[in-house]
Amino acid sequence: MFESYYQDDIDAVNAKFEAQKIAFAPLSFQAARALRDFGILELVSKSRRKGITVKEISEKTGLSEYGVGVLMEMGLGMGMLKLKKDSPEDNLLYTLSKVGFFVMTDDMTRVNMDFSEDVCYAGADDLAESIKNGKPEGLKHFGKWTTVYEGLSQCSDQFKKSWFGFDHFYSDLAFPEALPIVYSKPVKRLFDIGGNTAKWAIQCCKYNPDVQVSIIDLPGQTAVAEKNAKAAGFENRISTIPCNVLDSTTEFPKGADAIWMSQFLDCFSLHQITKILKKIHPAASSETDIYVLEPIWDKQRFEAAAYSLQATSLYFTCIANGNSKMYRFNELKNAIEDGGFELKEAHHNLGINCYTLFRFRKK
Ligand SMILES: C[S@@+](CC[C@H](N)C(=O)[O-])C[C@H]1O[C@@H](n2cnc3c(N)ncnc32)[C@H](O)[C@@H]1O
Repeated sequence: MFESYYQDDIDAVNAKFEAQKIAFAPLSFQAARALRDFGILELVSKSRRKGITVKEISEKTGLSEYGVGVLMEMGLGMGMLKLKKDSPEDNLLYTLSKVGFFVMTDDMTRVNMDFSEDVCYAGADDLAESIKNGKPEGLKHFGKWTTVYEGLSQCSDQFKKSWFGFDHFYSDLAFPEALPIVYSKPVKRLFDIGGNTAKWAIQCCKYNPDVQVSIIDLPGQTAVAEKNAKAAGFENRISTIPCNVLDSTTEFPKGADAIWMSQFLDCFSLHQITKILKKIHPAASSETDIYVLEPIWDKQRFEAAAYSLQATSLYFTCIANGNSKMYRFNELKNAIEDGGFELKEAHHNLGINCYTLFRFRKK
């Protein structure tokens, strides 16, 4: 855990400032997005140390001086922009700050911002209701589904672009480091539960010439996975099993050397996780390795990453399903062990987003 989680050593003046950042978060978020998407940050960046005025940006973007002015003043307050030293009081010269630089160029920030806007923003207003009702009340803005996963393949292109951009950005970066761990032992048959678009399955086939992968996911996703597997030339090695893992009738087939669940268990409550693992139990032998790849917030190296995960939990609350989240190491481990498994090893810090790869076997 980060030391700052135990210490409250901020002074009152700064604490009050932090409180205002929270109070105005929806507006500052939209201002930051507008500064990015109107290309204002880029223009400020290009002006380098010389700096640039509101008027010049207004001329270059075709936006009103008023509009550019309010955005840039907020950018200054948010620390995304700075003023050039000795810039004339009547004609302020703005430069790009380090924060502005990250908002403009950093992949994680871009992916998180697009996800916040296109997937979470409308439904965030329904967060409190979602908590009261234990349902993702914000999902109604997109369709009449119980969980986002049921409707994912039918959502708008903008929604899907940001959802998949977010999903893939996080787990994909850990895959290359997970592959040598999973294939350090012979794996002829792997089940990828929650295999989504077949990204991992395709990487497995490329990495290991012998493995056969079965993707277990909801029908909307397995249809996409089949298409992608075919396009990658692996239709003979990647098969799909469309099903809802929560249905009482769903049984997992036997015969896997490894069962893989990447960013899958965070779609369920701890109680459901234990139930899923109890279902997997009869399908696994004493030699079957159960791999779980998850971003764990108390195993992050940087507070910014832990913060992103804590915020992502709220997406699960108001959009995804109303009952899951990004887990702490022990709570997830215990829920899986309660399903009849035992943790054998855990690798931390996989990929730049510090994923944890757990390996379990039957008790
Ligand atoms: C966050 S995505 C993870 C995708 C991929 N494994 C990765 O690492 O990027 C979660 C996946 O779990 C699937 N899923 C969620 N609830 C499910 C359910 N009840 N039954 C089957 N699959 C489900 C979703 O359709 C989705 O493909």
